[in-house]
Amino acid sequence: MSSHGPAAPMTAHRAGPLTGTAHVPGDKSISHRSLILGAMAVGETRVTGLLEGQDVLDTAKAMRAFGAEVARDADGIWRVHGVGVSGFSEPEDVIDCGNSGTGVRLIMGCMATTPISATFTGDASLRSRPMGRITDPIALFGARSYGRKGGRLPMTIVGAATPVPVRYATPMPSAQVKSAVLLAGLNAPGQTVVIEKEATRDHSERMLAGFGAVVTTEDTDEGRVITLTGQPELKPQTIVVPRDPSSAAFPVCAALITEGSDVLIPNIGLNPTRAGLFATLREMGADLTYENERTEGGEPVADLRARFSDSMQGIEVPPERAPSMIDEYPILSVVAALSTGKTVMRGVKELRVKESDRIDAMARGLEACGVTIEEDEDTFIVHGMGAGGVPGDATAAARLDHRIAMSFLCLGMAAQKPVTVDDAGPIATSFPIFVPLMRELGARLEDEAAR
Ligand SMILES: O=C(O)C1=C[C@@H](OP(=O)(O)O)[C@@H](O)[C@H](O)C1
Ligand SMILES: C=C(OP(=O)(O)O)C(=O)O
Repeated sequence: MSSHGPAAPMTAHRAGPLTGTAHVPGDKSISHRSLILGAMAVGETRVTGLLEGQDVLDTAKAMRAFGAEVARDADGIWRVHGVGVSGFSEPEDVIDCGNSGTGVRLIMGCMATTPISATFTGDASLRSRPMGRITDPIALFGARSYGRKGGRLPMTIVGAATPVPVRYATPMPSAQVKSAVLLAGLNAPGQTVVIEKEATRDHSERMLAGFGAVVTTEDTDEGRVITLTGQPELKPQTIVVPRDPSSAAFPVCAALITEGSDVLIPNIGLNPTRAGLFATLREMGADLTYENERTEGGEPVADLRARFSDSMQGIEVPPERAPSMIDEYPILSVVAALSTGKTVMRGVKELRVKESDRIDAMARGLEACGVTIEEDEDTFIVHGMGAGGVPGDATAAARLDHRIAMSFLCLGMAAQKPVTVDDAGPIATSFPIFVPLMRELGARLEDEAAR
């Protein structure tokens, strides 16, 4: 899907307490990987709890285009009949990854070492995002790429007919780049090695091991060194996808900033490479507890309980924590605006190449709502106005970015006057039930088009 139809403006009004239980959908990162590795295994993988958001549905469609069978049962279980690590067939048409950076980058990786070509595109947001970070490492395997200026989509990848294994140090902290290299390494003979200076989310490594690949991780002076032995036969798996901490972040933060709230968010994946926001919120003084901590399917899981916290303090977020909360800075900046003192976020320039330039999108929207901010290329500082202290009364541009849209709707729940987002449509990419779920908790979200 290259566009999602007409803009759907939505307004959030100051809400009464948010209360109850919020069952958020499955993890987006794990959902993409379940479909992709399922397609590269031999036999049938079953996936329960898959995120049925547009990003993941676009990956399902892409896997079908490469020859895997992907189907959803009436009971919501997804079945993927895989074709093996070298079994992809050439797609007959352009692969449209919609809004999804993860989808397009991982899929480019997994087809880069097979002797086929594929052309990729996406929506206006995805077509503006850099793909050189993938085409550089896959060129080392022998793949060629032909894209628009600046390494943008649409882009054709010609896979390597006789791939060689690669040793690659990622130039930026990116699980997408790491994963693309590992997926390409699956069909190269010998050992492919990825070195990352800062640890990023490790779902690919965990899941590759689960599918039977030989993959090792070692922490060294160079950083984290991940070694994969190529050309395994991946064994199909039964996967239960944990619920997404990046989606849980929205009801958690909405409850923390909205007076009187008390919300339970069960079964949230708390892989340490993902849980940086929750650690940060607790350091700010949030009343956020982990209940019923356990391990499920190799991933740590807990129920989160978030209660209104009227004395949160701004902090300096440790820059080395950024990879473990990279998608959570927009909603953190909303919490920061309703805390006292400054929240300083450094080492965050990757935010500039997400679905939108997230520093600019949050900065302009927060300013319109009466909040003072400071920014440079790699830094974002929010001056808190205290609980209940943000005027609101503004419209923020969502810029085809689900996390920007959800962040400003959460701000509207706690601001003095309503906050409108010009388009809530992009929310469907990662959290299609966000609006009904938040309304069920007590949020006042008004669909402007319906008025
Ligand atoms: O690997 C993944 O599933 C993801 C990695 C992150 O991107 P980068 O690798 O670009 O940091 C993150 O922002 C994205 O939402 C999901
Ligand atoms: C950055 C994100 O996703 P992607 O890169 O997959 O588009 C996100 O979900 O916040």
